[in-house]
Amino acid sequence: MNMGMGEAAANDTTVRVALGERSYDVVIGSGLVERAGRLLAERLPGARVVVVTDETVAGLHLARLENAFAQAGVTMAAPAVLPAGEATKSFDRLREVVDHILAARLERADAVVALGGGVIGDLSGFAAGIVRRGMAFVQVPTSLLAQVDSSVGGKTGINSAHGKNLVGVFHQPALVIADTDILDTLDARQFAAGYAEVAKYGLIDRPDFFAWLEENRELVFSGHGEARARAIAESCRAKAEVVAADERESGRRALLNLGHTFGHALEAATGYRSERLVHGEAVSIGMAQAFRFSAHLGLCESVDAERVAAHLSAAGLPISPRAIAGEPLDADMLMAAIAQDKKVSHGRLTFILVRGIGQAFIAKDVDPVAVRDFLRDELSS
Ligand SMILES: NC(=O)c1ccc[n+]([C@@H]2O[C@H](COP(=O)([O-])OP(=O)(O)OC[C@H]3O[C@@H](n4cnc5c(N)ncnc54)[C@H](O)[C@@H]3O)[C@@H](O)[C@H]2O)c1
Ligand SMILES: O=C(O)C(=O)C[C@@H](O)[C@H](O)[C@H](O)COP(=O)(O)O
Ligand SMILES: [Zn+2]
Repeated sequence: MNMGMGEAAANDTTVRVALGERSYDVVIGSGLVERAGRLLAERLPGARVVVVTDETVAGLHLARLENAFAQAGVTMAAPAVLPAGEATKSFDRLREVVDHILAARLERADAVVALGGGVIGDLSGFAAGIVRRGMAFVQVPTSLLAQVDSSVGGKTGINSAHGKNLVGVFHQPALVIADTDILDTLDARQFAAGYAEVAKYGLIDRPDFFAWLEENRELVFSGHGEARARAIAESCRAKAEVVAADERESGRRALLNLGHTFGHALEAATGYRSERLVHGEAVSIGMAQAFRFSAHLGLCESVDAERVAAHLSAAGLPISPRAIAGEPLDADMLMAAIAQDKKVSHGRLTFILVRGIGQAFIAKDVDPVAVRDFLRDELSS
């Protein structure tokens, strides 16, 4: 049968994020960039688009996406191409993207299209959320991390010297197009970083998924067979379920922050310098720390913390803050960033802690002295 370019192919997986009138599909599959124009035009008929991307991704994939849009009759403004890396999630780059969209005279129903990893998705989603008080937004995630996590759920934003993701809005995309072939050009370090967020879903509340990852990690990394696509789809389903239940993180969504209180502090303390530490690596260290801290508090067995660390290490991920290259980190500096965490309430710290693998829970009013002492030990031993 001759399949129309906009129709879902038989082996695509579509995950629905159920949010009433703001519901949308995450389409996962092979060859989707070539079908992106039709997929977009079906959801947003008549919309003009501006693609926001980074220099690395532009060199590899922008022409193919533009071609797909042209073939589907989607009108494009000139793309905004930004430097790659975490430092791009800044006020200066936000202003640049906002001005670019306005100069192109895109209207509210026109679409900002993020072609890139989580940095481009978070930044351009924020711009889409504030220009004309909210424009349409489409994610074409190109990193593993963006396909399994950042493109889904509508958290957008930028970093501040005070802490990670401290400025932003919730702004859901209208569509997510995750072409699994695009991961073939991702380097090993970035693939491993994305894998940390995949493992996170198992560690939060899917112990069977974590056990499956322990068995299938090498296949997920090699891309042979179905394992990689299955891991991406399972991750998107896990995230979509949580987002649908608690879009704005009034409760359960905070579980998706497992490893992030420590991890975000590490990113802030290293100045958001991707050459030292990228988000997925920070999350890996943070999750290993959340398990060690939980074991230290007597909440979980040390053997679980060791199992998690062994799995993340085998995936090529760091599991200790001492693994971060460059000048040594300081516990007080990390505590200053932790005090700015968005989960802080009435000045009290909230952490995602664990009773075991797949048994994460929200711990409120965690003793800051215990955290600081734990961090001092972690940085010195
Ligand atoms: N909004 C959310 O829910 C959410 C969730 C998780 C992470 N995040 C954010 O996402 C960011 C991290 O995302 P990331 O890991 O994708 O980082 P990133 O966007 O910096 O991408 C990683 C690197 O890979 C390159 N790259 C991306 N796709 C490529 C491809 N197909 N081929 C070759 N190179 C490619 C990029 O140019 C970049 O250098 C962080 O800022 C983090 O805070 C947000
Ligand atoms: O979507 C969420 O909710 C998450 O917590 C996913 C995280 O992986 C992601 O890094 C997110 O940006 C962190 O959110 P924040 O609110 O702690 O900035
Ligand atoms: Zn994350």
